[in-house]
Amino acid sequence: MWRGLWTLVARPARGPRSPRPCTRQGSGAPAHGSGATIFALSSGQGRCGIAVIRTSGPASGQALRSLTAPRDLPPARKACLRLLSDPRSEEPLDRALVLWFPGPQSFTGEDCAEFHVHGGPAVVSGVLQALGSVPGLRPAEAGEFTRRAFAHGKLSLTEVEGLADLIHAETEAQRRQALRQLDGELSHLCRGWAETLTKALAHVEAYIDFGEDDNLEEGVLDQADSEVRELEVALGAHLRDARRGQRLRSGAHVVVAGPPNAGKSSLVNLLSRKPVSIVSPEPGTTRDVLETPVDLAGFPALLSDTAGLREGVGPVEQEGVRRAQKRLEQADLILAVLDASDLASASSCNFLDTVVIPAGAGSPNGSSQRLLLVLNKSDLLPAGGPDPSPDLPPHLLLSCLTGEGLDGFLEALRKELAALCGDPSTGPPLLTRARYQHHLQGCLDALGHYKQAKDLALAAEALRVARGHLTRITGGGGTEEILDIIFRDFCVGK
Ligand SMILES: Nc1nc2c(ncn2[C@@H]2O[C@H](COP(=O)(O)OP(=O)(O)OP(=O)(O)O)[C@@H](O)[C@H]2O)c(=O)[nH]1
Ligand SMILES: [K+]
Ligand SMILES: [Mg+2]
Repeated sequence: MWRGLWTLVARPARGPRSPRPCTRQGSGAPAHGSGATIFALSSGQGRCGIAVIRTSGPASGQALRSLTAPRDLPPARKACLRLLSDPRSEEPLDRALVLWFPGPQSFTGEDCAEFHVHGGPAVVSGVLQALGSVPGLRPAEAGEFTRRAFAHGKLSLTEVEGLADLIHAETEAQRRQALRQLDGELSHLCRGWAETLTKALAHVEAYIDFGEDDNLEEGVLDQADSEVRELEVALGAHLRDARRGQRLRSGAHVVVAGPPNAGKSSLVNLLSRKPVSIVSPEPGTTRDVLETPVDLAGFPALLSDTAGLREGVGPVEQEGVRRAQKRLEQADLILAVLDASDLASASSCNFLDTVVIPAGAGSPNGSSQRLLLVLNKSDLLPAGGPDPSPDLPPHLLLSCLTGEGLDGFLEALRKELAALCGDPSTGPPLLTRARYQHHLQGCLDALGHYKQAKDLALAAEALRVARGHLTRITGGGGTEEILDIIFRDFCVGK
């Protein structure tokens, strides 16, 4: 899966939200933060060139001084070369770069220190043990640095989730999306909407309090109504796109289907750049659904190879065909493969009639299912000859054997996936998690209650509920239980 190995993200400390100058530094500086000071290896495990160990909490300055004794703290946010030694034995541990980030201008908002040491396991464990011996320091739990950043208002919850996604991102589109979310686009949007509701609520409350007064501005309720209407339109537009963001986060379902021997497995192997499926000249080679996560033109996808669709076969292959059909129903995108040199065969015609043409006409249940028709084995057609099948629906010619037509096919695939997953470089912020969708829908429902409310007290309450949903997206109020779930996604040291 692309939610795979930890990637080393040595991220510079985030600047402050408000341009509050911070001049504290040097050994006389008061410690920033409260409670325990945590430390952890923040880069990946194992032998590597450089390993980054960091601390966060009020004893960070003390930790830096203890290991670099008798030196003073380095200037804030400037890398300095120091000899590290164990404060108990004074045994030298490493010559390392150290950084001092006095709070609140640090990633967590607390005093933080970083040790960029040589990545050998003995160096790393020596420094970790030395830190453990400094009073007030303890090893960090998973996600604890980020949790502290959230607690100190350095990151909103959507930004925390963007950071988690960035660490997990395995395709270009996922990285772009995560970076935008980490930059606060989604939280900005939600905060703007919440402000609109605060305004509308103020209008309704003003009317409740002073409605009888003559000097209340006329039309305050109309104003609230129109603000709610505008918000409803905006929320509706985002919710319509909700599936796209979730596909971008967890992968679009792309199913390769077609008659036996069309080259479906050859295409799957070509796209995944590894021998996922057995390829052979024997029709009916693939029997089961074989699923593999791949990066398709920069987008994450779950690619499924399926059994060739045909009738009148033995029970095992029949079961394979049944599974293939079931998988087709769940597909976000079907890659329909035909053998270009065998278009007149019964199985090709049957596949065209039952899968390709119905998809083109829009599926009966109204859910849009996209399909790319690929005529494989173009190398078997006479070179430079006319299109073998001008009457077919729009299609692409490809040869899995020679690679001819692959660029055009990948470009078509990229367009389909961009439509399915949303374009993270240009479009509006995507709703990559079910949580966002849930709260936006909750907000929209509450706005519906506002419109139907029989009295103003109920209307005001509906607006409060609606606003509550928006603030919960960015991490305000009543989110303790989901915090545990979200931070569990992080590793120790992040
Ligand atoms: N000439 C030529 N042969 C191809 C091409 N692609 C696949 N083949 C051959 O076609 C045969 C069938 O390929 P597969 O990939 O197993 O086809 P499939 O659709 O997965 O077959 P089933 O799983 O049996 O339904 C193999 O012998 C492949 O080498 C191509 O582009 N050109
Ligand atoms: K085959
Ligand atoms: Mg196959």
